[in-house]
Amino acid sequence: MSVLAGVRAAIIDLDGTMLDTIPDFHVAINGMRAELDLQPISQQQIALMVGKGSENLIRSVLGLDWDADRVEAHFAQAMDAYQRHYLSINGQYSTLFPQVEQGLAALQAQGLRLACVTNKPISFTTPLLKLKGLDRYFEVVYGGDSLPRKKPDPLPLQTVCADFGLQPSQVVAIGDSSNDAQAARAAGCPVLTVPYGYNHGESIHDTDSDGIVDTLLEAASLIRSQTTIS
Ligand SMILES: O=C(O)COP(=O)(O)O
Ligand SMILES: [Mg+2]
Repeated sequence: MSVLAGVRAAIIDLDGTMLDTIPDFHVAINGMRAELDLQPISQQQIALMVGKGSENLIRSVLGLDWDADRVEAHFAQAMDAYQRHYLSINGQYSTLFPQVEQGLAALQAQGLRLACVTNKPISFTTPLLKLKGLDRYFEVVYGGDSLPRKKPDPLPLQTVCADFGLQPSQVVAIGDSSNDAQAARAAGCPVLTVPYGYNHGESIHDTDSDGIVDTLLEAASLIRSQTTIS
């Protein structure tokens, strides 16, 4: 029997799965770097560092130029500047990946309950989902700082399962990175991955998942073809 057979809900990742947010990160990070007298960096460099939340991102970005002690000495100032820049442009440069809305609508029409779990701070996430018209699909949204631990820890996924009153085997996680897959494996949730996002420079084929789907709409079709519950 397919691991998707009993699925009743889906947990969808945000950056790299629903939205191409690298252009937003690019503007915010280079705004922060300019304040610290650092040269701009490229979108390609940033895409390798996104996925493990803001603290990790800022440490990685500063670590391109500075040793660990200097990074820590400037961390608070850099984080403050980064958040200020990000919130001032949040969503203005980011775009939906193909068939995201169609995929969410199809999942919902199939009777699945939907949650968004991202490592992005919740203060960035809530206005971004609203701006892009995606907030209406989600009953539950957790950011990277909503709970004591973020992905790849299983806690956010386990929390959604508890919120929905479902077993982990009934809740599929869909994401673009090994963080999503590791969190899902640790929680006992089935997991599907998309190949177009940001996987720390690694091929998605090297990530342990229950399937790779080209779009969220394809995820919806796959789940529909495998579920035994109507
Ligand atoms: O902001 C990040 O670090 C990545 O966020 P994600 O979990 O939505 O991919
Ligand atoms: Mg992601």
